[in-house]
Amino acid sequence: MSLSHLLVKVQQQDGTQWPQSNTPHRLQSRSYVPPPPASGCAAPVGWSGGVSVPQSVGLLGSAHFCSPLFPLLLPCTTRVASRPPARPAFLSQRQKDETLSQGALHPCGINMAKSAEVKLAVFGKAGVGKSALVVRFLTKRFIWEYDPTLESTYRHQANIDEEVVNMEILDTAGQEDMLQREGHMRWGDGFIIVYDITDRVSFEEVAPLKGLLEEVKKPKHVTLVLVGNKADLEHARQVSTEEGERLAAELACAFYECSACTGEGAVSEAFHELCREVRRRRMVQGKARRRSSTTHVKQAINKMLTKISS
Ligand SMILES: Nc1nc2c(ncn2[C@@H]2O[C@H](COP(=O)(O)OP(=O)(O)OP(=O)(O)O)[C@@H](O)[C@H]2O)c(=O)[nH]1
Repeated sequence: MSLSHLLVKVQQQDGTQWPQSNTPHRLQSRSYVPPPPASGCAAPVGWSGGVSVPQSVGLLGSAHFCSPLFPLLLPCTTRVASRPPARPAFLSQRQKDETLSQGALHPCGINMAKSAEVKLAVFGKAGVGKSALVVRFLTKRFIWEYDPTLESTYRHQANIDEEVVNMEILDTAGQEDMLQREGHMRWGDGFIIVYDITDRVSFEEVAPLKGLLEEVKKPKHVTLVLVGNKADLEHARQVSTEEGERLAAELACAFYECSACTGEGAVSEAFHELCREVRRRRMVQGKARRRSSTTHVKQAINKMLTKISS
């Protein structure tokens, strides 16, 4: 999904539309020709239009109230501008004070003091369905039509393996320039690379993206999940499941084939697994750091003892 000046259509589960009263400005949208929808992805009967997100209203501060996705993203998800605020939105002053003094309290009532922060960035060729996947994960709904993404960031809180995880999810633009891309790669803790199973070129772009990630994150290990999207378009498939699995094995990452459209193939699991992997890696790195500082202390003590005894 794109930023504020994009035309967005959301297929709500109940088939209703967002009220037009939410759409003070109708905006010009660049043309985008979506792939032919599979039968499972047909628009609901009576579906006739979408809502526009007004560009004139910025997305910083309280502007997320204007997003058509805003009601969908409550209570645990907030949409923010290109850089997320330091604290989650929707806090009252009292809550803000408590957050500052105790490091606790999320609008969902979950204690944030014991929660982990994970920054996830989604990459892939333009049109592979990055935004659709993010929105499917956050809202369990599917976006039908929109323009190419500029860049969107979402905050989302989830309970993964009985631990609270605060995610910041960056939906990157398929057409971003190299400078932006490298910046986003530096920003992220974990990455989802998406390709479209009906578009071989998008699959061929995965390995170079991983290569760039490794260059940018050097010497850190790149925490990654590979997703083959649009699994509902079996009739137009250009990349087999086996090829996806082989590539994931080469890249040493988890692999999911799924459809943002129908929801098949564990979209949420891909995001959750990435969070788990980020946390595992942090634990390993933390232990390694502790081990190396213990080794330093031991070496210093040994040196002192040698000096004293000589
Ligand atoms: N049939 C089908 N269509 C999909 C699926 N996911 C996305 N699409 C469609 O593919 C088109 C592109 O989806 P986006 O989510 O905008 O792709 P993107 O990767 O974010 O594109 P950029 O913002 O240009 O980088 C849209 O028309 C979507 O409706 C899917 O799982 N199945």
